[in-house]
Amino acid sequence: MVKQIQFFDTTLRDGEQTPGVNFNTKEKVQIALQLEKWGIDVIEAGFPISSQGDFEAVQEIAAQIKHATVGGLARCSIEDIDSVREALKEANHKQIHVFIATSPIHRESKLSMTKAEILASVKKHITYAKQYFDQVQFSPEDATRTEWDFLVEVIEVAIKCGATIINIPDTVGYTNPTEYGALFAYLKENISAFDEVIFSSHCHDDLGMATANALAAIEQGALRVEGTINGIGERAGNTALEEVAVALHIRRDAYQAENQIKLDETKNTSDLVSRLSGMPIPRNKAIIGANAYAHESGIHQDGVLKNPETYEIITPQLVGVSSNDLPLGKLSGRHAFVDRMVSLGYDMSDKVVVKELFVKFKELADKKKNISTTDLHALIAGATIEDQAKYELARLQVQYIEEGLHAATVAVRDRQQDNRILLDTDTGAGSVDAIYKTINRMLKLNIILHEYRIDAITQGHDSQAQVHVTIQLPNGYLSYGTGIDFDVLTASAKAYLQAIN
Ligand SMILES: CC(=O)SCCNC(=O)CCNC(=O)[C@H](O)C(C)(C)COP(=O)(O)OP(=O)(O)OC[C@H]1O[C@@H](n2cnc3c(N)ncnc32)[C@H](O)[C@@H]1OP(=O)(O)O
Ligand SMILES: CC(C)C(=O)C(=O)O
Ligand SMILES: [Mg+2]
Repeated sequence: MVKQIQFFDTTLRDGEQTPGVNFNTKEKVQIALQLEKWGIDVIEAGFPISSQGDFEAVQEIAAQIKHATVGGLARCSIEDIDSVREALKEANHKQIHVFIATSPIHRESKLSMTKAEILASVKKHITYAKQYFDQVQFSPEDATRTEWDFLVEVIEVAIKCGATIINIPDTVGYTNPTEYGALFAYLKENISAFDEVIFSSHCHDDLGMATANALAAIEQGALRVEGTINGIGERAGNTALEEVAVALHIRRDAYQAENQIKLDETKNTSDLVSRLSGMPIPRNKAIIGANAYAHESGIHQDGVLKNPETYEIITPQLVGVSSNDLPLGKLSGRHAFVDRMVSLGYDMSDKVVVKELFVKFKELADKKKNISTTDLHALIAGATIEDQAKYELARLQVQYIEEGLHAATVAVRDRQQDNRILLDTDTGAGSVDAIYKTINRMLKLNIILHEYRIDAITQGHDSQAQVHVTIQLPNGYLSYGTGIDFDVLTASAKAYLQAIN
C-alpha cells in the first residue's frame, strides 16, 4: 500500500543551531515562504522562549504562512509552552513540539531526574499543551540511547495525555539504519496506539547516516520525516530533507511512499538556505552539489551523450537544475571534446583535424585543472597559427645576467627546410628584448618592434597568456602576430615568429 509521508522542516530551529548560523526575522520569513513553495507540510519556525528575536520570528512566520503547519519548540516547562502559544496565535495551522530527554546519560547528568520524574513531567506538560493545541508533538530526546522498554512507557504516557505526533530523535547521530528501523518496528509492536498517532524520524549526521536512518524509519512505519535543507544543524547536521525527498521519488519502487514536495523547487530552496546561512554547498553534495549532474571522465561522458540514463539516475531538471554538465578535463574523451567543439560552432568533420586538436587538448588538459570555453577557442586559434608557420619555436631559455640584462637562447624549426633547427643566443635589456634580438640575429633580419601587448585569455592562476605584437619589416611593411601559451615569454616568442611568418 502506498503511504503518505509528511515533511517537517526544522531549518529555522535545529538548522539555526549550526555554529555560526544566525538568521534574522526577514531571512527566516523568506526561507519559510520558500519552504511553503517547496511543498513542506510543517515548518518548525523556532524555539520562542530562547530569545525575543526568535519569538518575533515565529510570530511573523505564523502570520505569513497560509498552508503549511507552523510549529514552535518547548521544553517540559509551562513558560516554554505559553511562549509557543503566544507566538503561534496568528497561525492558520499550528502545532507545538514538547521534548524532554529520556536516555540514562541525559536523565542522570543533565536533568538530574529519575525515570518516574520524567514520566510525571511528560504527563504534566503534554496535558497542559493539549489544552491549547490540537496537534501536540512529543520528542523523547536522545531516544536512540534510551532503554527501549522505558521509551515505550514514556511514549504511552504522552499519547494518553494527548500527543498526536511522536518523534524519535537520534539526537547525537548514534544509531544506524538496521537498528533505527528495528526500533520503529519494536515501537509498532509494543505500542497499541501506534497507528492512531503519527510517528516521526529526527536524525543527526554524526556518523554520516542521517538520511539512511530516516529512510529506514519510513520503511518501518514512520509517516513523518524531520530534517533541514542542505542538512544544516547542530554539529554534523540533520537529515538533509532534499535527499529524502529525491530518494523517495527515485526509489518509489522500494519505499512506496508519496509526499507533497515539489521537487523542481529543490535547487531554489537549497540555494536560498545556503546563501542566507552562509554555508556553501560542497560540490559533491548529493542532489544539489555542483558536481551532482557533472561528468568529466571520457567513458562517462560518452555514455551520457549516447543516453543520459547510463550514468544519471536523477535528471537535473527534476530538482530544478537547468541541465547536466560535461566539463572537459584531462580524463575526458574524444566524444565529449567533439561535442563541445561542435556546440561552439567549429566544424569537426575532418577526422585528421580532430585527431590533431584532441592531442593538443590533452596536452593542455594535463597542465590545467579546468578547461574553459576560452581555452577551447584558444586551442583552435593556436592550431591555426601553427598551421601557417614557416618558423616554429622549438625551444627557449632565458637567463637573468645582471642589472636588467638578460640572455636568451632560442631554437627555431624551419619547416620549409626539412625542419632544420636554427639556434642562436643574444642578450637584451629585459627578457623579451633578449628573445627578439636573438631571433633577429638568427634570421638576419632588421625588425623594429612597434607594439607589444599581453592579455590573460583564461581565468585563474593557470590562465594562458596571449601576446600580440606589431613589427615593421625591412621593406617597411607592418606585420602582426599572436602567440598563446601558459608561459608569457614563450607566448612572446611565438607572437614574434608568427609576425615574421
Ligand atoms: C536536542 C536539541 O536540539 S534541544 C534544543 C536545543 N536548543 C537550544 O538550546 C537553543 C535555545 N536555547 C536557549 O536559548 C537557552 O538554552 C534556553 C533559553 C532554552 C534556556 O536557557 P537557561 O535558562 O539559561 O538554561 P541553560 O540553557 O543554561 O540550561 C538548560 C536548562 O534547561 C533544562 N532542560 C533541558 N532540556 C529540558 C527539557 N526538555 N525540559 C525541561 N528542562 C530542560 C536543563 O536541565 C537546564 O536546567 P537547569 O538550569 O535547571 O540546570
Ligand atoms: C528537540 C529534539 C527533537 C532535537 O532536536 C533532537 O533531539 O535532536
Ligand atoms: Mg535535533
